[in-house]
Amino acid sequence: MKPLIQFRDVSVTYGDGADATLALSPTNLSIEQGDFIALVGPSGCGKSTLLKLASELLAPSSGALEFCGVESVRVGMAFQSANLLPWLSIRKNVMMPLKIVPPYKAEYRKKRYNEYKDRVDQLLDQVGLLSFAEKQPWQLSGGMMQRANLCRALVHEPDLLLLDEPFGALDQFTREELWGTLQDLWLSKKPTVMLVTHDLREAAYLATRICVMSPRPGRILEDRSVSFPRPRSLQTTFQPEFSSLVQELHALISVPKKQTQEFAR
Ligand SMILES: Nc1ncnc2c1ncn2[C@@H]1O[C@H](COP(=O)(O)OP(=O)(O)OP(=O)(O)O)[C@@H](O)[C@H]1O
Repeated sequence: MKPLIQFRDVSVTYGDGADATLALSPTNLSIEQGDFIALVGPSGCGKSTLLKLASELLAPSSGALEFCGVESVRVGMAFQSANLLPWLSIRKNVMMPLKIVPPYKAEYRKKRYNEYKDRVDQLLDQVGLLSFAEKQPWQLSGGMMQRANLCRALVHEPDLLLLDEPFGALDQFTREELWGTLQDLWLSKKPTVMLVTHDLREAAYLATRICVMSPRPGRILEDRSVSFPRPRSLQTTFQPEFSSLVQELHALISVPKKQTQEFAR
């Protein structure tokens, strides 16, 4: 696998002068195509900042990001709030990126009733929402809206899927159900994923690699491969190896600030 993105000594400082906040210490990270990277760490350590850098919505204050092997990286995003457009049906919400993202948008008028509709319906079917395609967002539960949100993030076949706490507002049962949905989508489409989460079980269930960050100014303390066989299931989470991994991650994140700074040097 070749790297899709390389962060080379990338740092981020927000604001300037007396208001300057060093959010991210110089960071090196190489993300391979098809990786599923979970970013975990204490609140305010710079996880979302790393996502913003990868989306190119934010430029580094120093260092550089290299996007390798593709001319331009197509990005899909999903956040904690599904933000579906309330006046559009679920099908039309999911179709939205095909209307605005090149090269799809050039053929939107021609293909929206056939090829694009079929593509959307196939995704909706995969996440169990096909019979809700004509419903409005307010007619769906929170978990169903997040399923639609994942479909919308993937419909234009992004190279890179950026997920910032997508299940953070859901109850535990729905969240665990959606881990399975997201894993199925990832296994079938194999986008490169960067997931920010506070839930260490979620990270261990979904990721191929877990990057543990130090408190602000964030840096990557540990870059851990996760090799539990796929497809993972809730049974996987009951295995002793899974619990040990979660405990180790927890211990790394809970280390007192002074000690993590020593550790990161
Ligand atoms: N636009 C901004 N202006 C000033 N400071 C910012 C800005 N965005 C983020 N920060 C600061 O940078 C640091 C890192 O923020 P970031 O949102 O990346 O952290 P995070 O790890 O995603 O946090 P959380 O887990 O709480 O969502 C925080 O201390 C935050 O206050």
